[in-house]
Amino acid sequence: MTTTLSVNLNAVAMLRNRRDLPWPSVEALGRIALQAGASGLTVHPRPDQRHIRFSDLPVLRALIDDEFPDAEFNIEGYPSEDFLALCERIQPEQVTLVPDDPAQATSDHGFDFRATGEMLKPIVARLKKGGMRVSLFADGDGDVEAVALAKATGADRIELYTGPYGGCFDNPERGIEFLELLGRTADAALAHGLGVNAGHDLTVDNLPALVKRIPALAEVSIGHGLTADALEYGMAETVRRFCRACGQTI
Ligand SMILES: CC(=O)[C@@H](O)[C@H](O)COP(=O)(O)O
Ligand SMILES: NCC(=O)COP(=O)(O)O
Repeated sequence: MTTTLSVNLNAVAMLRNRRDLPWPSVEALGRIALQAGASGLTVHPRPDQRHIRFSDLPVLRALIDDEFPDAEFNIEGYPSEDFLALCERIQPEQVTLVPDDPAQATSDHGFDFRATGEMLKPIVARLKKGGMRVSLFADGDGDVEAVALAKATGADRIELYTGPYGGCFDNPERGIEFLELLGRTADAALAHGLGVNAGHDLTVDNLPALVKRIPALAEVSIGHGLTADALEYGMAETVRRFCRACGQTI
């Protein structure tokens, strides 16, 4: 199975928002990423619009529809009524629900499915009825009972929160421990028929071991580390490097 790369444009938007000017352009950088081999674009609009703005979404939807009809749009966020209505308007191929508080600096945990599984069921059903694939942000902590509860929501996939693994860039032994927990979580999800995505703090250096441990990994969404590399190598070369780190021959 090929692990696909969805480029998260949040960090590009954050740079743009430093000034009241339209650059760097999320549309232009998204286009370069898709031309270079990315399979999709991800955005995580937060209620305060501190990076991706709601007005960016129709622009990126049109970019994919008009120029890259095989690519996928993935919108991430907390399932508030506003967020659900936004997804219904924009019609991304995939919605990734995350349990983020609006005040949170960035995503730092998956859903507690014991507490929120019942709340998620009608939300997942609503999005799927609207034609969108639904993925749920999940801790990769090896909790196989939690994975069963994620499956019971009706979701199509989980997205493993890889932050703790990504944070081990200077402690490879600890990284191997987190990798095994991610792997066990993925094994349980796959056994339940859930697809598995992953994201947060992934890099060209930590991706190959993740893909090796989880060969059925469907998609990674990457923003922070990818944007950092794009400043150094350019967006097109960076996307090619990340695709190769996913195991793609590109
Ligand atoms: C769910 C997830 O891990 C990503 O959305 C990540 O949190 C990027 O969001 P920020 O760019 O706001 O940090
Ligand atoms: N879903 C994770 C994502 O989109 C990007 O996270 P990061 O690479 O910005 O940490």
